[in-house]
Amino acid sequence: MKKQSIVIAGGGSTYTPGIVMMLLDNLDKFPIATLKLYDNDPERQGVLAKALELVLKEKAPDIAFSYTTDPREAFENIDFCMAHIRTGQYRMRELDEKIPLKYGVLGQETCGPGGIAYGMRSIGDMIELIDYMEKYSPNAWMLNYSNPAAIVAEACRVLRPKAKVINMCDMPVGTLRRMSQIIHKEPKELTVNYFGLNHFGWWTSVRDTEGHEYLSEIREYVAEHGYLTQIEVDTQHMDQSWQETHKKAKDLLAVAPEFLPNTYLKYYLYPDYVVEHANPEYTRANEVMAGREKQVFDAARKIVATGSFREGDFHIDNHALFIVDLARAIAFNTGERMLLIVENNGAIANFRADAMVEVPCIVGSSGPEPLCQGTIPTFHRGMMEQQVAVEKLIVEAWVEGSYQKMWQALTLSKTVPSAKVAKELLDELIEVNREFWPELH
Ligand SMILES: NC(=O)c1ccc[n+]([C@@H]2O[C@H](COP(=O)([O-])OP(=O)(O)OC[C@H]3O[C@@H](n4cnc5c(N)ncnc54)[C@H](O)[C@@H]3O)[C@@H](O)[C@H]2O)c1
Ligand SMILES: O=P(O)(O)OC[C@H]1O[C@H](O[C@H]2[C@H](O)[C@@H](O)[C@@H](O)O[C@@H]2CO)[C@H](O)[C@@H](O)[C@@H]1O
Ligand SMILES: [Mn+2]
Repeated sequence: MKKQSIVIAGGGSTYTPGIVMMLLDNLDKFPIATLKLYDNDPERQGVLAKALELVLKEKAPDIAFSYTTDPREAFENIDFCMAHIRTGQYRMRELDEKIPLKYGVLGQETCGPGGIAYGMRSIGDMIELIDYMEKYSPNAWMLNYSNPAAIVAEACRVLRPKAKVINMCDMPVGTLRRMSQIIHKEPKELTVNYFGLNHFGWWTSVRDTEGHEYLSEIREYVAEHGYLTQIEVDTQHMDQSWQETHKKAKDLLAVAPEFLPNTYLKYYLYPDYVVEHANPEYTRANEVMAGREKQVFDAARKIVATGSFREGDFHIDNHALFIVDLARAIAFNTGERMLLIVENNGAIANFRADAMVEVPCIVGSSGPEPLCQGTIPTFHRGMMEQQVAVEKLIVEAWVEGSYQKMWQALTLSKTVPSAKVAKELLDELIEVNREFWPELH
């Protein structure tokens, strides 16, 4: 097996240690020659990198490990870029979440006006990363988690259509893990059908290795409990706000009971409920800064201060497993079936061909091959038509510097009540995002 060379872009991400630990756990299936971290914030990355340097010295001294803010050093001689950057960091996420609430609109990382603002920030930085990769390692693949993945994926389709970039989301594998708990199976024993946009989709089938269909059984459970399970399935997402989101899935199912909903649909189907239950002074960004960010960075500082590492200092989960499985599928042509964000081109038969959709794909060394999901019902299609138009308008607005299209995108979002509110929101979002957005005219 050829040893792989990897750069993690967004080296200072709270998810970097988990991915590195997962890579170390999989060296027999995915051997590594070089591992680099790349970030544009040297202090933030440095804290995690110094700790990971110690971990690697102890657990895998043969891997050449380095960290840098220099694009050439980072992107030269790599097979994969695993990207998870956050343009504007948590400071801007907090504004994305709090500004809409001032107008009675929900504030969320990837949905509604917050997601739209974040999308406008992410596009330029993501295109820059792709260009570095194509310049310094033209044969490499980028596996991208950076959000908002739906808007980033559409920007890649429009601006870099030939680039070897795969946009991905861990939500479906996270929820599948919960489903597997409900029916007492292992996630890897289950095969699903699914259609939608990123953070906006439905499972139409969940089968085991013998072909037994569990959709009805899971639906019965979700109708009562949502995806809330008794077992701790994901230590990073046991916060109260996530528990409520998993529980709320029962109300999503009530609206369209034939398929199992992605939990993010709560922002589109129950925006009033989300606003009523929000605390405008303390949003998810605050919860993450006080929770995951603090835990990960405290653990890193402790490792560096004591010079020693204990198993469990950094934890690994299905988020890390999913990206490592994807890299293995490409490097070693495993043909694994995975949900990825790809251009529709008929995979959802009665939906526009040029939409970036999330569907099951078979992944091998030439990338993902989408599996046809057939036709979808009017309700789901109507919702998706509206949301995909929002995502397309944002990318058009970014490319053209169009104020009008941004206003249209916000107006069209199911989370925003009127063109008037959309305009007020847009004007404030422009003010706080001047450093990151293209100028709109
Ligand atoms: N697709 C998914 O399902 C999924 C799942 C989890 C996280 N994410 C995304 O992963 C990203 C990281 O999340 P986090 O909570 O760990 O954020 P974080 O702020 O801890 O980490 C992001 C890092 O990216 C760096 N960065 C910002 N702009 C950069 C640039 N242009 N070049 C290089 N580095 C840059 C920041 O300095 C920071 O260190 C976010 O975009 C988040 O939404 C996606
Ligand atoms: O609010 P955050 O920063 O804690 O998380 C936001 C991300 O949430 C999703 O990913 C979750 C997933 O839903 C859960 O099941 C588990 O696997 O952890 C994931 C995060 O690691 C979502 O898919 C991401 O796009 C969000 O960024
Ligand atoms: Mn996601």
